[in-house]
Amino acid sequence: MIATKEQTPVREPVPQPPVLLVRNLYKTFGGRTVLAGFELDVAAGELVALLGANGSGKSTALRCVAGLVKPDDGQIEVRRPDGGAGVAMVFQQFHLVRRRSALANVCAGALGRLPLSRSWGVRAFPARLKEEAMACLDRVGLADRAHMPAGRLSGGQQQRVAIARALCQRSPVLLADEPVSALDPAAAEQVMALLRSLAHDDGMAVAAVLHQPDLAERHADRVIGLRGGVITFDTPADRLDGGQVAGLYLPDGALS
Ligand SMILES: Nc1ncnc2c1ncn2[C@@H]1O[C@H](COP(=O)(O)OP(=O)(O)OP(=O)(O)O)[C@@H](O)[C@H]1O
Repeated sequence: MIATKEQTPVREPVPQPPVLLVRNLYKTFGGRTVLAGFELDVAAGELVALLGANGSGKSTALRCVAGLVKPDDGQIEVRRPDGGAGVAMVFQQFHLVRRRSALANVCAGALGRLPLSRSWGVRAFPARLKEEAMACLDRVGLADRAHMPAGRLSGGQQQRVAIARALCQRSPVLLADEPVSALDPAAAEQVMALLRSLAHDDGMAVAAVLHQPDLAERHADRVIGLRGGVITFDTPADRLDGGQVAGLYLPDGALS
């Protein structure tokens, strides 16, 4: 039987199981608690933004997830379909090798998969890897800049090369630590739209630390607020409460 319009049930999107699961993360530096019970789930196809004042623990949280900082306690799990490990990360300052071509920088994303002895001049990379790196550059709209030294590209382009390098790691999880803080508003929009598209169109699980609540509200699916290492809210972006956001940035003592 062909269903009429009236009979067709309205379907809510089926919730996806998380690809990244972070539970009860604790971290102290020199006796100072920086993370206290931090939790983060990110599903395939989801962009989660992390907001919080300077020093609230946002970078430490992402760096723990990326394996760059060892947490004192907690669980971090990446559920990859292929059973592999590792997450990809991009940073405010891009961390590209400026005199190397965009293509060589992107190929470097695969270094973890290559024999350690391999030098990373672009000619030393296997042809198949260079093809993959070109596809990653194409995905971020920069295939035509492949052979330019990374340092000659604009800030927005450099961040997109860094994202292409992250894609070349083949991780289902992309972490971005203040990816647009060094960019002008137009470039910031472009990078945020790219991160959202990598989640929505390519099915990646993306988590981004941001200092601009408006960008979080417009681009993210979910927004998490962090204050003094503690999560104060975790809400769908379309239900973000201005008062809650403002509370993240009030000085200590102003809340009591
Ligand atoms: N390696 C470290 N050693 C000692 N203290 C650290 C270290 N890394 C971070 N901290 C401290 O932990 C606190 C949280 O830092 P973190 O960088 O995670 O905050 P953040 O929310 O990302 O801030 P910002 O917005 O300024 O980047 C800060 O007080 C910082 O000085």
